[in-house]
Amino acid sequence: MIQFHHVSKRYEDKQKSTIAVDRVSLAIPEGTIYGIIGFSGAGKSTLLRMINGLEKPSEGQVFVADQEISQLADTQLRSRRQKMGMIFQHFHLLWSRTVRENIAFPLEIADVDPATLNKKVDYLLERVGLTEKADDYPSQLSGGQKQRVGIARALANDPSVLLCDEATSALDPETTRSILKLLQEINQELGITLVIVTHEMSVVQSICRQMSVMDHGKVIEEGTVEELFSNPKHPITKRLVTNELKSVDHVEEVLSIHLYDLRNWNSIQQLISRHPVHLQILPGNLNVHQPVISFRVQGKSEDITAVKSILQSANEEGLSC
Ligand SMILES: Nc1ncnc2c1ncn2[C@@H]1O[C@H](COP(=O)(O)OP(=O)(O)OP(=O)(O)O)[C@@H](O)[C@H]1O
Repeated sequence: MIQFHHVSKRYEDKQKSTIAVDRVSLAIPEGTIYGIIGFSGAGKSTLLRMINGLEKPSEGQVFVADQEISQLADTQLRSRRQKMGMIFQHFHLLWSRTVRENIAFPLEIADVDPATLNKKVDYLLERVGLTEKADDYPSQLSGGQKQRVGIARALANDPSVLLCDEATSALDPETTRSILKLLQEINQELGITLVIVTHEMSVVQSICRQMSVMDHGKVIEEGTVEELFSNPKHPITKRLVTNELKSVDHVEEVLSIHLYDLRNWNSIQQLISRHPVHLQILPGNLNVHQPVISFRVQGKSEDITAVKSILQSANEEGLSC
């Protein structure tokens, strides 16, 4: 379990003081895949970096498995950090070392004997699908392959937690899917807790179980991914969900419905709201003699089909013409 108790982080310099994280209390269960989302500058990375002590809170406490990270002395923190892997948007690989040497690096730091080290690196190369690339340099790899090296390196010391800071933001959608699949397998096979910071709702939607939304340093909404996607309450969450519905995975259609009795619109809308679609009523179509509502629906094609059938049965049941 990772816990934040009333955690704040303030950056001070001579000119100004910035509150990056503002009184956050949060519990991330062990073994889960947890998403932290929000717009740029919301405080996501700062919150993540407090889990492995790369940042210290100005106030409050951060616990990982009942150990107060924010109170550890430097040497204790270094050894604790070995059990918390981290991957980054721009990979942070060592460019003068081969793939094999990059993966071996944390094991060298941990003073692992050469035989165990080689065995471990071979296993990790195979696990992330890079055995063939072992002697290549990072500059010879694609973005997805570089992130696979990052993941293998992060797993070298058998971490219990893997922190992912915008790990797929520099990748195309296809490569993103393959990296997310790998992360999901790692979570299932090794039971590692994954904390994923991203501004891409599609990432959270595809692999996270629980999530929180941050804005101006605060956690403004939290819950299961299903809850927050189907019934976002905070305006920022709604905006994030709406933007996501415009993403490549979703389609858009303009539908119309004729309503003799406009009061029925509320019951139809209630039925539609059970589906995660974004619905925008288009102006200018309401006519007193033949009322027509036209609206733009964005969502997955199966949800749009469901909306169409709701409209169709509304017609058949005489709710509309
Ligand atoms: N080392 C620092 N010194 C001063 N201010 C900082 C520092 N790191 C972050 N900040 C500020 O803290 C706030 C939160 O930054 P943070 O990087 O945590 O946000 P974020 O949600 O991860 O944003 P992004 O998605 O753009 O990375 C921002 O206003 C940022 O400018």
